[in-house]
Amino acid sequence: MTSDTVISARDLSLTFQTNDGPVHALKDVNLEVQKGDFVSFIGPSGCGKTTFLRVMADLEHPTDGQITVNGISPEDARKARAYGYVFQAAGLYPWRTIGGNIRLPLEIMGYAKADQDTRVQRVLELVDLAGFEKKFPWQLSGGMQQRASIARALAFDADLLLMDEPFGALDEIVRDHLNEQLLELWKRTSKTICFVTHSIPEAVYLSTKIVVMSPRPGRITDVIESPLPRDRPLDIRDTPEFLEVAHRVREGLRAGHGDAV
Ligand SMILES: Nc1ncnc2c1ncn2[C@@H]1O[C@H](COP(=O)(O)OP(=O)(O)OP(=O)(O)O)[C@@H](O)[C@H]1O
Repeated sequence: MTSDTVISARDLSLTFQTNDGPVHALKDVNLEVQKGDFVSFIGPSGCGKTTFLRVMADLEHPTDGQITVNGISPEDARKARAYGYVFQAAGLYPWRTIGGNIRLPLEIMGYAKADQDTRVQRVLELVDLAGFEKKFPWQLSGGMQQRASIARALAFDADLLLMDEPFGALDEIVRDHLNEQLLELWKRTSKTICFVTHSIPEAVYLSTKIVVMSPRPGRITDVIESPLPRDRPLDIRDTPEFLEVAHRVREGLRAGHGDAV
């Protein structure tokens, strides 16, 4: 572990006790995420991707092993507002404007009104939604709503962004566009991003590191350091280098499961 280590998981396990017996959502997971990494977690349903992200966010607690976030416990990291969390659904309050939704965590955290205004404007620009502050969520497309939820997660300047399949419900063209924008945002802000996805092309396009997982018990079967450059136009997806990484991810998924994702 170095001073640039953002996530460090050592022999991390989490077992849920259910009426049907124990569910081994995570088993002996070891992983290091460095500052500025874009890490995707990919694997079939039930392999523990969401659980792992929730452990980082202190929303679930490991039953064994250790994990640190910025060198401290997830609980301390949560209290220090170390991360922003983006959920599968945008989860915007329909009775609040876009600006009001982004402002909400800032209000809760007690930021001064003028500071709130500046931050809302800045993150709206970052996600290309300048001018939409006074609209209500239902007046925006699904992709715009998801961008607003990213803006909300960015509003308090956390260096770590935890994203749980944020674009899963969107059509492919919108998704391509958001992937490009997210990559731009990541390059501009040097955030560390942990990103859950079911899509091999999405994982390969976005990531510096791809974590392949398999279920029952949930574990890591491969960690792929991407050889692709950080500058990635969408058509990089047609290059042999891209296809080779995609192939390795697919092989990893097959080895761990046998079924398609
Ligand atoms: N609160 C809970 N109580 C009991 N079991 C749970 C709980 N949360 C998750 N699980 C189980 O833990 C396992 C891992 O779930 P998790 O949601 O992390 O998987 P996932 O890889 O994110 O799946 P998906 O891709 O479908 O979102 C699953 O078998 C799931 O049923």
